[in-house]
Amino acid sequence: MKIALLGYGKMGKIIEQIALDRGHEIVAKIDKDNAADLANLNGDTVDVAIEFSMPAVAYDNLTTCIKNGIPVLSGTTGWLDKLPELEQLVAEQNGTFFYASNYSIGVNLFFKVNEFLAKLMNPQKEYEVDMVEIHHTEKLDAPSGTAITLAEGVLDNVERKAKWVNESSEKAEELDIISLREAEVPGTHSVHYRSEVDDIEIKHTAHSRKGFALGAVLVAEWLPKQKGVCSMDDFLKL
Ligand SMILES: NC(=O)C1=CN([C@@H]2O[C@H](COP(=O)(O)OP(=O)(O)OC[C@H]3O[C@@H](n4cnc5c(N)ncnc54)[C@H](OP(=O)(O)O)[C@@H]3O)[C@@H](O)[C@H]2O)C=CC1
Ligand SMILES: O=C(O)C1=N[C@H](C(=O)O)C[C@H](O)C1
Repeated sequence: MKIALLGYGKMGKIIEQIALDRGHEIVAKIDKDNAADLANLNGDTVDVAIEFSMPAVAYDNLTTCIKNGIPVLSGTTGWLDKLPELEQLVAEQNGTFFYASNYSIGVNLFFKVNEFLAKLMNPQKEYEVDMVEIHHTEKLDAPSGTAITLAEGVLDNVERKAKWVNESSEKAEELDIISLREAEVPGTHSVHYRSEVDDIEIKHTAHSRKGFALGAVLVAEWLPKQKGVCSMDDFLKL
């Protein structure tokens, strides 16, 4: 497959290696210095684009792909306030777009465990719930996209929680997400339920970025035959 990489940083470089190992061709590497070259790519020259860039530029990169007829998947976090506009464009252009806050297979199974546990804990009102996410110090956004997806899984199922906040809150209806930044940590997420008598904790620890990158390449292999807005639930049939 002919793959364009949009963003050639930590993720872009690992994705390149995995894609080459799986027999794909990298036909473009778009980064800050050659960002204008993206406008010259189209669906004839690129089978699929993989976008891991930065919150400030992701939306423009994605709209260019959709307008130029390139199926595109994005892992960039911190730009999702613009997702409804992008979804509208995808519908208007009959395009193909995939988004996941986390491409690791393990995290997507963890999302389901989180929802199941939240359902069980809904009637158990003696338990307080909070979350912690830990990432490397270069991360630009907080809380992480993965933490937001986990928080949505709690909020959809635990009625005593109304919204998440990225701090430690005294308000019973607020779900705390604590963001910690430590050198070299690829991504650790935990959800805690605490009562006077015991604690329950679920935790996912990424040992490297390989799981995110492999998931993105597997989705890229699947995506060109799809239409519309797709997610990991569609890909994994969860
Ligand atoms: N969904 C998932 O599974 C995962 C998501 N992520 C997310 O992916 C994103 C990228 O992560 P990571 O690779 O670690 O970050 P990096 O900062 O290492 O890489 C981002 C790259 O984007 C480049 N860039 C800047 N402007 C543009 C532009 N206009 N077009 C294309 N590229 C540009 C940057 O260049 P320069 O440095 O020169 O500015 C940099 O090389 C983040 O939002 C992160 O949260 C990360 C891991 C997994
Ligand atoms: O910035 C990162 O590194 C990561 N970002 C994603 C997120 O915000 O959830 C996924 C992963 O945790 C690594």
